[in-house]
Amino acid sequence: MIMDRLYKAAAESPVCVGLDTKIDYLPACIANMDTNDGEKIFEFNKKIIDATADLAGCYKVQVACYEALGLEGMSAYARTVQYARAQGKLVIGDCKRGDIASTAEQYARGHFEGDFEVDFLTVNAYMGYDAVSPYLPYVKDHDKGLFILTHTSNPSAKDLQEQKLEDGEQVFEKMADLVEKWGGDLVGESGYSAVGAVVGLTYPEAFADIQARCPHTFFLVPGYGAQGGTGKDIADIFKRSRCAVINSSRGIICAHRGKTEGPDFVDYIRDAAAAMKEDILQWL
Ligand SMILES: O=c1ccn([C@@H]2O[C@H](COP(=O)(O)O)[C@@H](O)[C@H]2O)c(=O)[nH]1
Repeated sequence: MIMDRLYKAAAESPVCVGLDTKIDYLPACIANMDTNDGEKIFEFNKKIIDATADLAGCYKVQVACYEALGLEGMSAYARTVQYARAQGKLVIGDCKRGDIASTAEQYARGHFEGDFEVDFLTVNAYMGYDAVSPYLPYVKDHDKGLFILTHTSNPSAKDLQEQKLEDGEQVFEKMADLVEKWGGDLVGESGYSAVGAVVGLTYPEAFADIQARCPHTFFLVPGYGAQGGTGKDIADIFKRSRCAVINSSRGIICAHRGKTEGPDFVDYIRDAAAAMKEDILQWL
């Protein structure tokens, strides 16, 4: 089962390397290559994957960065997810899709089959169950997994997600309960279900609350590094259970900026991934 695989990978390294690659991030040795932007982005990502494969529990590829470059960008997205998976790594497509069922069916097909096939997809389920149900046949029959936005890491997350409902519960708490319920019959040997939750590291109290409500839910946790989350914040989560992969994108893939424009850029990126792993594991 896919979440069992991620659980095992996360036990080796909870670091999820975020490939949010933008043209500005490319060192001159790649930016000056005589080819199109999509090729350059893929070249950068490939070198990062090669340099970090033994340090990363998984990769998260942020589709927005590729969509922004049109067809060349989406070709780089496809090649990146295919390359990482061919190296035996688990890949999360961070697409945050959310729509009515007939449309969600097409998103599911687009991201769990064909050129853009990933192992996990992030889904925005604030439209309710029918925005999630079209993915479940892939989860049940094709060993795919989901990460559902539950409490996001951004400052404005509280505008809606922390609003109190009539019964006194907060909106994100309802979502957490739904995620745990939707994964109820999809729990693997690890004790975690194939329906995971995205919860930001930047809201420690909400995290503790969600963790208590969701004993079978595995977490994708953004917010480390560039957004201010620290190893100590992760330690608090892991003291309760080793139930998460922790994403860092800019904190890793921009580590070379201002230091080198040459092929040694990967050394800085590898060092940043290694430092993050050490920062997390030192508390265990
Ligand atoms: O609540 C959320 C959900 C997703 N993200 C995504 O994670 C990365 C974070 O990048 P950093 O550079 O490490 O800040 C990015 O792809 C976001 O879209 C999130 O930050 N918060």
